[in-house]
Amino acid sequence: MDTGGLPIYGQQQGAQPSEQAPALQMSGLRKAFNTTVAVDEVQLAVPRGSFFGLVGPNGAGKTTSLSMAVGLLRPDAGTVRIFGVDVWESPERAKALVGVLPDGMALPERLTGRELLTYTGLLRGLDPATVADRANELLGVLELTDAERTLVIDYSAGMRKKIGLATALLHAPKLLVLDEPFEAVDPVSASTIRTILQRFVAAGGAVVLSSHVMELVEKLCDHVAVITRGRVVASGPVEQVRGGQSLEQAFVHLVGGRTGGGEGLSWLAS
Ligand SMILES: Nc1ncnc2c1ncn2[C@@H]1O[C@H](COP(=O)(O)OP(=O)(O)OP(=O)(O)O)[C@@H](O)[C@H]1O
Repeated sequence: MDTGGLPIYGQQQGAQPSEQAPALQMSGLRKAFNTTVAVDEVQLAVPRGSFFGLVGPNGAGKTTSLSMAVGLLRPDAGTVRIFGVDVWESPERAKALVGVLPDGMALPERLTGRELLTYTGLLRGLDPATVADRANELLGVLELTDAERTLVIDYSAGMRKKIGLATALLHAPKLLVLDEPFEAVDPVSASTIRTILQRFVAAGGAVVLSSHVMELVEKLCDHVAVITRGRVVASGPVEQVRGGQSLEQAFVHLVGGRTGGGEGLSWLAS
């Protein structure tokens, strides 16, 4: 078809989900804040149906990478595709495929938990009956039913994580991108969240989560990437990245860390 050289919107490459493309593909991603290069040529492919852990020291670039991956932060260079759909060329299509739990997410705080789910569902284009049914189920499973009429501003940190996760799940995405989903969450709720995520992956979804808890990543994830100083230094199946050691040992080795703390601070408790 001759389009007279004009692009056909919605038909361009990267606008349609592809059958073969990875769940998430970051290529040559780069982001600098003034002179700080936060993310430096990150290449990462998250296979379909995988449970993928992203680990790295504080300030390594995890949040910046994940924010660019889901369309919350514009990269200086590079591309991101979700099931083959370019996040920055076709944001609506890409965002329909992904559920996001950002780190320290700014939630509309003057809404109750129930209202937050209702508005999120309607904004996602779901019909009101479906939103109500799913909200009931999510509030129940995440043990937030008693707090459904409480304003989000009055939620604890763990409750905010849980209502954030509920908003990420509401539209039944194919990919979940979760920045530190277990932070501040009590052990019972953490176990519930783990079960939800495992069921999601068993049903064919893909999960990417960042965490500082190596045991959790080792237990839960089948793939892992280690990022340090804005660069991916290892990526692949957990067994391969561990290389016969614990993930924590491999991590310390890969990021060139030293497990200090035993020296200095002589004034402390003296
Ligand atoms: N908005 C910003 N403005 C300036 N610098 C930023 C901004 N966001 C991140 N940075 C810097 O970019 C680098 C990467 O930060 P990022 O938050 O991505 O790391 P992280 O791996 O998620 O860290 P943590 O594990 O501590 O949460 C850090 O040096 C940080 O100071």
